[in-house]
Amino acid sequence: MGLSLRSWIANEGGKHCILITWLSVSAWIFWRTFILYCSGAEYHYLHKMLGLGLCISRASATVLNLNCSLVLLPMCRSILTVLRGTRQVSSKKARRLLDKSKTFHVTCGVAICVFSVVHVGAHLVNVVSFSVRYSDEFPALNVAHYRGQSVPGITGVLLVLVLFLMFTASSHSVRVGNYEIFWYTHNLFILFYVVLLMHVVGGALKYQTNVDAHPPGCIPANQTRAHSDTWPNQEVDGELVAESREMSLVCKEDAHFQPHFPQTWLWVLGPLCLYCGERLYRYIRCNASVTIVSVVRHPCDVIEVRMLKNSFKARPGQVSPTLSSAVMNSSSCPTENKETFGIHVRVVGDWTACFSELLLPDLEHSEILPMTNQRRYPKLYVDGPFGSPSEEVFNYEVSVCVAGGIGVTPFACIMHALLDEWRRYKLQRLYFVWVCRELNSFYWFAELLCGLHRKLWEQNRPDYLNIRLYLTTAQELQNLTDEKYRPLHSRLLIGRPKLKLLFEEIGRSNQHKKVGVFCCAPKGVSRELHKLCNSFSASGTVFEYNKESFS
Ligand SMILES: NC(=O)C1=CN([C@@H]2O[C@H](COP(=O)(O)OP(=O)(O)OC[C@H]3O[C@@H](n4cnc5c(N)ncnc54)[C@H](OP(=O)(O)O)[C@@H]3O)[C@@H](O)[C@H]2O)C=CC1
Ligand code: HEM
Repeated sequence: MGLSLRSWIANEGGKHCILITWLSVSAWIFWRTFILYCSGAEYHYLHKMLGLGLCISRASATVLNLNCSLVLLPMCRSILTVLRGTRQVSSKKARRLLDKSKTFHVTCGVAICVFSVVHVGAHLVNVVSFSVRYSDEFPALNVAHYRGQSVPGITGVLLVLVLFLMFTASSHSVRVGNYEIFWYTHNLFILFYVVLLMHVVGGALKYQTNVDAHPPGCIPANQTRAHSDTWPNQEVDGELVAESREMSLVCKEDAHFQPHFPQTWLWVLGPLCLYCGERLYRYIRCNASVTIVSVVRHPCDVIEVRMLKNSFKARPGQVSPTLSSAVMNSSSCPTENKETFGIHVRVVGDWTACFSELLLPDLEHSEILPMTNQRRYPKLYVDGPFGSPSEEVFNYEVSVCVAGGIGVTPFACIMHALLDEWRRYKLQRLYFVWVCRELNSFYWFAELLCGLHRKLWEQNRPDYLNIRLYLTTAQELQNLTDEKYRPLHSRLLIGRPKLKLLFEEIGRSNQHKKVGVFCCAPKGVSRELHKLCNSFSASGTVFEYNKESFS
């Protein structure tokens, strides 16, 4: 299948428009600042002293200002969640763009790191220039106290250190392997901003305040014309000296220099206050611990925790970063009929192992106790809920949900909502593909799937839900033993799904329609799905790709 322009625009258009705008703005402010410092009259003497190092350090600093303010905005999750749910963001396109907020954050973060390297490199050259080109003529311009002195910037060194820690701990392998390290190191961002705001009040680089009374390169009043032939910077500034002589430019006063008002404050303060306000709101909102109603151990090291929290409301599909740092997807949301909500946690690392140990210390299987007779569970705090791509499943006539292993949880939440009431949504047909390594994994939600299947058959909509379960490690056909799971028997297939064939089939039965594709699965699956969504479809169907990301 080749690339289809229509599909590509539907999937990548908005994202690339934002990227191009961001790149253009960054390039423009870099270039504008570069030119200003290279040829601006007020920087003439400073430029003579520092050369290209001045232009590059200042231009990169402006790009850093822009990105240090932008990087926080996509992380104002509560504000984005509110925006997502309001009429202001009424188009699906805009909501899908909001789902790319994490990608935009990472792009700005990487830009901060790259431009920091450029900035630091240029300033290292400046430190040497300040030292070896110590100006006896304009002492106010110097940072060094004497020729040969190198002055290191403490705040600059600290910033580099914090950024290095944040950058290394943000790598994909750390995020996947040890989320806690990423999370706690990432919270150094507040130290980063404090030091950044201190960094810019240093005022090492000064501009000339009196270019009218002292045009750059003018001849000092106390020097004769003959004397001015030996102008110390004649070679560097030959043109200017010749010109000033021609125009008989004589300095009316000595050059005065002054540090800039730190512009970083203007760039950063708004987003920083907004983000801190949002964190404070989130802190207050999640401050009341939840009541754990039940903890159930499922096959394949999965535990289900059902909870209750006053006035906790979530739209199906939303995510809740739960308990200190772990981000999880609710597997069921509170509804009108049921106030509790649940999460399914797969025990894969030290954090989840510890979590499971605290909740189910010595019990083999499950524990569901009456509220009045509850065990003493550890206190659990839930942050969120926050917007997520899965919310859009209901807003297409046809949606395809592809889950891998525990990635099924956001879709389980969707199924719960459909089980509650499926008629209220635009959705008319849901393809549900679930790929697992072990047969037992299907038991996590087998009851839910059968319940929804039964309800739809009873209400005369057997075509509404199309379930396909794939078991990848088995060689021969196996099945869920329990008779109550009979509807799933014929829907269980062996091996990995043939996604291309599936797309062709869906395309044939939904010609010229827009189909929403939702993925919460390992990278290999999501990559293949993304490619298929951008591919040409003979049936004229456009597949819009949406991805749930947890790292
Ligand atoms: N919702 C949530 O709360 C959370 C969701 N997740 C998400 O869930 C995903 C799945 O996690 P996990 O349970 O560990 O998944 P698994 O590693 O157990 O993989 C699930 C299935 O996907 C199959 N698979 C892997 N690659 C491909 C491929 N290229 N094509 C077809 N099938 C493939 C595997 O088949 P095979 O046996 O052949 O490899 C396996 O059967 C994670 O990647 C993450 O994105 C993670 C944490 C929390
Ligand atoms: C080096 C590149 C960076 C990468 C790869 C990166 C990655 C991430 C990711 C993946 C998240 C989301 C965490 C989650 O949802 O679980 C995040 C959150 C965040 N990052 Fe970054 N980041 C980077 C740089 C930065 C920088 C430079 C700053 C600020 C100085 C910053 C500040 C934040 C903040 C404030 C959050 C939000 C935490 C929250 O409220 O949940 N990041 N980052």
